[in-house]
Amino acid sequence: MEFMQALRQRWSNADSLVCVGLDPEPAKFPARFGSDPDAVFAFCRAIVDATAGHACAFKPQIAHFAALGAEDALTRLIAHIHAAHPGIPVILDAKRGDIGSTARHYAAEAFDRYAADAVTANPYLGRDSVQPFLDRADRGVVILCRTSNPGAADLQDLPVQAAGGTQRPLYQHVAETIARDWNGHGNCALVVGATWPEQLREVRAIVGDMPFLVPGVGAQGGDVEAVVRNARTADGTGLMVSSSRAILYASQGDDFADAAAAAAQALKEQVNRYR
Ligand SMILES: O=C(O)c1cc(=O)[nH]c(=O)n1[C@@H]1O[C@H](COP(=O)(O)O)[C@@H](O)[C@H]1O
Repeated sequence: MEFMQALRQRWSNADSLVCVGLDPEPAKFPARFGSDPDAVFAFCRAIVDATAGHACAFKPQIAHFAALGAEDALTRLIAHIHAAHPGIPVILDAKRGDIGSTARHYAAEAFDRYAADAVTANPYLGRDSVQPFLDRADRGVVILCRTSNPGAADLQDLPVQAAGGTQRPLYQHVAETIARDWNGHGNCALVVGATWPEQLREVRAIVGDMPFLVPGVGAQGGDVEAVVRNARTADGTGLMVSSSRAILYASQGDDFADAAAAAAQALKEQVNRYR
């Protein structure tokens, strides 16, 4: 099933706008995983199975696997999600983007090697650097627009000249360019951080109903109510509100999976109160 179709079905069927981020950090795993040589996979699988009922998507972060030499665990984890929880799309968070000939390999990595339904991409190198992802009409391309981190303003807020001669911040130009020129297959989404509610409102006004991936609630302190009120679409969807650490490490005891499920459910219910 196409990424956008799967996401919309999931919003509706699971009544959830919550994306569960999978950012394994073995030092934070419960003690019981200490001697398990396959701890990364076993931990993440337990989280996936516990939280699936509350998730509109899963988002494994590639560096958290690659830094551990755990690419095989990532492959098996995504295969497990597809087999055990069909219909829940997987967004590979890799923030890719490079000259076209290299970007083609990044697209093959995300979509063919890892079988991800969508990938995060960096627009900084321009359209040709994202084209190999855009060309895969059945997959999602989730493009950085206004990121959640404190330094987001350093470059993303720099004023640029708009068509009519007016000035506006670069992230707004990125949003409009993607909505107008890059989204021919309707497979684009934007990353806008939960830590910037005003910018969420501004980007929503520019791009209509395009889905947003919104990281930054939970560990980064984003305000869920402000996110949902400012960035939901008219039908009360349009968001993948993503949380990693606050769900994954809700407990470091033997109840970690139950605690993760409770954290995902609580976020789902909090989001649903305002949409
Ligand atoms: O693309 C992302 O997912 C992303 C974009 C962004 O602007 N901010 C951001 O935090 N992320 C990712 O979202 C996750 C946030 O993790 P938590 O702060 O633990 O919920 C990490 O995997 C980040 O790499």
